[in-house]
Amino acid sequence: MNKVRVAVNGYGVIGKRVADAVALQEDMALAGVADVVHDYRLQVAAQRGFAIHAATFEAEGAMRAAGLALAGNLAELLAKADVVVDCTPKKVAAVNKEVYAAAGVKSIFHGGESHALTGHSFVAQANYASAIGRESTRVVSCNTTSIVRTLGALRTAGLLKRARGTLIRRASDPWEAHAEGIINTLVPEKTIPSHQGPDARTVIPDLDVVTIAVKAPHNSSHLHTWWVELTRPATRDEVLAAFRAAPRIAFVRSSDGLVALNSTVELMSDLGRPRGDMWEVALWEDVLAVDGDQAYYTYQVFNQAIVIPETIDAIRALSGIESDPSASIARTDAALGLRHDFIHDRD
Ligand SMILES: NC(=O)c1ccc[n+]([C@@H]2O[C@H](COP(=O)([O-])OP(=O)(O)OC[C@H]3O[C@@H](n4cnc5c(N)ncnc54)[C@H](O)[C@@H]3O)[C@@H](O)[C@H]2O)c1
Repeated sequence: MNKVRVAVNGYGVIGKRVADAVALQEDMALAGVADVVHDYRLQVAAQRGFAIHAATFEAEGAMRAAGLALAGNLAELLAKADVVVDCTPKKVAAVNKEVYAAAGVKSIFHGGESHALTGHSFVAQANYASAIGRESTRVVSCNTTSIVRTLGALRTAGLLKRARGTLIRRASDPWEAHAEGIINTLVPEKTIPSHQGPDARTVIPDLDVVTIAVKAPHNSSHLHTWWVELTRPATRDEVLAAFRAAPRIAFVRSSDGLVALNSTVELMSDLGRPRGDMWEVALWEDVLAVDGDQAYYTYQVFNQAIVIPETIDAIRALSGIESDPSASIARTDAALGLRHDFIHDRD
């Protein structure tokens, strides 16, 4: 079987996880990674045997001077790849699009970029088919991915009329906590709706959704609370069944001691997850309430990892090696080890 050759440009929070996930797929080969720095993250990547490339001419000298054994520059990496996953910071990625196109390499961007950059935004369970064979797509942000997964589940079950959600967002990623973040305050976003609701409509255009977001002084993950009007009166079991039938949503329970964001983070470590990652949306089963045609629920988004399975599926879709969305999702989830339930195994 010909493996899809994948390049990762930008080896940060998302890039390092994409590289690891690609290396786990039997139908993919990691061609290498590129960045502009030579800090501990790149040095560990080199120790692990990843082929490191300088993403810019300016960075190359400093990377070599720091003793990083470079396999080449970005052009040389692209020459060895069929698909590049751009994991550079917001605004940097957009500039790269022409470079990738000129090299004849298909490209995947992330949620820091706008829908307009690619004209296609991706969440596997919602629109895998429309990405097949495209030149580029954008895997939407962590929050938007969770919204599409959960509201998409209710919509597939014919239960979704309209949804209103509040997002309590982490202030920084853990590795940057010394450099940015807020302390002892909450910062409401300046506009309602916040961008995540409208962004979900780049994937499912007819969603009736409004989001309000608040930045909070913690760095472990995001918490969402939702109030959903259903298309008809339903039972709690029907709503739970809709979530259970969808991929990449896992139930957690307060009765198991999973009572806060840090509990679930600890659980991921106890389960031996790489980097303590949670790729699933963790939805509190025993918090979910249904009253006639109104449903209320809370879930956790582990922002550093939730978009990784989607990125792997996006690689399959763009390269065209798998035309069946469910087959790609199943393959990705088996390779990474996703669950529908972390404690009470119903998989
Ligand atoms: N951090 C999250 O939780 C998260 C979640 C979902 C999506 N995203 C999105 O993923 C993308 C990447 O975010 P991140 O959090 O991984 O960023 P990050 O800052 O952790 O990593 C970015 C990496 O890119 C490198 N870089 C900077 N300029 C570069 C260049 N010109 N060429 C190559 N590499 C360069 C940096 O040195 C760094 O290692 C963004 O679009 C972001 O919005 C982030």
